[in-house]
Amino acid sequence: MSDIVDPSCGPATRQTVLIVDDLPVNLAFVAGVLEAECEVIAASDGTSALRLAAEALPDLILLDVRMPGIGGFEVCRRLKASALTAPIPVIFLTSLSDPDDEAEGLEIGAIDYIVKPFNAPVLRARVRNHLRLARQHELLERMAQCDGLTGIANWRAFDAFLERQWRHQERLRRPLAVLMMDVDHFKAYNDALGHLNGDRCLRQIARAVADARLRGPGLVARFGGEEFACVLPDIDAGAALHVGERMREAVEALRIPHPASSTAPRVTLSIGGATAIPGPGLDAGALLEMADEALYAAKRAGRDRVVIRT
Ligand SMILES: Nc1nc2c(ncn2[C@@H]2O[C@H](COP(=O)(O)OP(=O)(O)OP(=O)(O)O)[C@@H](O)[C@H]2O)c(=O)[nH]1
Repeated sequence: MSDIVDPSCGPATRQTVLIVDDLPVNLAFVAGVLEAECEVIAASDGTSALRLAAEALPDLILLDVRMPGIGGFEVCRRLKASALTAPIPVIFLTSLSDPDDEAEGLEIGAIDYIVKPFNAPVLRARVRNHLRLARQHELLERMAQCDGLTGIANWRAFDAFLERQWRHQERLRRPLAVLMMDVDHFKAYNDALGHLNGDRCLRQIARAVADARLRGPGLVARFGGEEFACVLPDIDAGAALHVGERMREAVEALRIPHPASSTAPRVTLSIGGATAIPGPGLDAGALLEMADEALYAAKRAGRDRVVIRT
């Protein structure tokens, strides 16, 4: 994910439905029923359905049950067992009308079960409803990752990203850095200029710090209050100091007057960082604690500076 989370649905892009059926005539008929509603992609067996689902990440899958090779129930189980494809809603579209089959299909994770022969307008309406739900679900997911004040990632997104990156770097035996940032004398800023100006200041800082991260993998998030945090994979202590300095300078360059600060006439940022190669005896929480200690060292040393621990 990027640092700036777009909590809107964006322009209403056409959603994609993957239809899976071993009979070309069925694929063509279902595609004809749905083409006014969505983009349609098709697979004629279980193996290509699994591949296409992982590649295209469709918004919905319409899945036949009886197919040569991997059957529809097994395809559904494998889709739900993969973190990548598990969120994609699956509807079985099948000639198996036995309630036991229907119950099994729903129990293994399908969101709906439609028995063939189906009525075209009913199928179209059901697919439309499920696509609307999928869009709402996606919007909620995005909002849950977004900090409401600044529009950058929130602590929840940060935690998930840090855990993922920790495991990834552990496998590669490569370093990971965390930077913790805290606006200096922000209580005094609020007291002197008011909470609304404080909010505006936090928004400006969030943008500046997120932009200063530049390209490559990593994430800047609002950690809470006037604290921000950043995860940077493949970064050693020297490079972490460099990125931290760039972020500190980006806030300095905003030249936001801070009449109540004893550090500088402008708003400044203290940054504490830590780097480690993930391995036994160390977890992501310990790295965060090290960065937090470095932040307090930066505060004690006079603020408006970067301190890195290894
Ligand atoms: N405007 C605004 N203020 C906030 C927000 N979240 C936290 N704060 C304020 O941030 C201030 C943080 O103050 P302290 O933790 O005492 O730290 P500080 O004054 O920045 O001092 P040092 O960190 O020691 O430099 C508090 O006054 C909070 O009310 C917010 O969303 N908006």
